[in-house]
Amino acid sequence: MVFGPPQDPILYSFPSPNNLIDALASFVIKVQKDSIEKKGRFTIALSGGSLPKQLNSLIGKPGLKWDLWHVYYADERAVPLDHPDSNHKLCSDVFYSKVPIPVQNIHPIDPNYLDDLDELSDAYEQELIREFAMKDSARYPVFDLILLGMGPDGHTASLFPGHELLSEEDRWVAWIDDAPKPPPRRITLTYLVINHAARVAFVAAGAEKADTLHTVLDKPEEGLPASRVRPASPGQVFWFVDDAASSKVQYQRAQFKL
Ligand SMILES: O=C(O)[C@H](O)[C@@H](O)[C@H](O)[C@H](O)COP(=O)(O)O
Repeated sequence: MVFGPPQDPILYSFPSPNNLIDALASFVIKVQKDSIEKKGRFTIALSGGSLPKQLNSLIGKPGLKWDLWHVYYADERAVPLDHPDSNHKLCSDVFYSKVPIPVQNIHPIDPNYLDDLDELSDAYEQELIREFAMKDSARYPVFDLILLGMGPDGHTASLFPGHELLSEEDRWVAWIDDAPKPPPRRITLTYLVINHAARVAFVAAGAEKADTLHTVLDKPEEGLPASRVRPASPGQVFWFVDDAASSKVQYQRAQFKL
């Protein structure tokens, strides 16, 4: 694939969190359909925080080919898979337990390496190599869709403001042991992966996100981690937000259509 300069983000703002969640579901279904038509499978990376619950509206919708989903994590906390802080546990509880994604298509971290973050992130990178380098013969993993949240400091995945991981240029998966959001030990996809995705969709709702969203979209030159998500063309970043979160944003809103 030939990559070009990034395109501007597309911002969708909805009157209520429920409208947002419904639109997100339609978007995911459409992306899934297009990906399966093109390549016979759908690769998606999920985040933690409030995001997994937003996928609830997919449950029971027609047109979903769950057996062709291949699910990874944009970031994960270095804790056992059944620990309350685990993103995998959260996704299992609120999402996988309700939809028939084959268990072998869900890719959690390897809990054998929890004591050694270097090995933990290397092992996860190997998972990506198996999915992408071996099946697509690609130089970078090209996720069909990466779903991200945004923290109040502008972090996304486990890429935090001012952290050296923001300039990681070699690894697809990196680790951090001093994350300001607990728990401190985590692994994360790096920009090398995020910025080669076919589509990245941020989901952010609530007035407490308003100041940060304004900075991320209207002042990208400040370089907050969420602003640095700029997938190389033909990749595209989308923002799915509610009007409370976008209340201070001047950036142009787009009409949501599929
Ligand atoms: O596992 C994590 O901690 C995340 O992946 C993190 O990047 C999260 O997405 C944001 O902090 C937003 O969290 P909320 O959606 O809960 O605001």
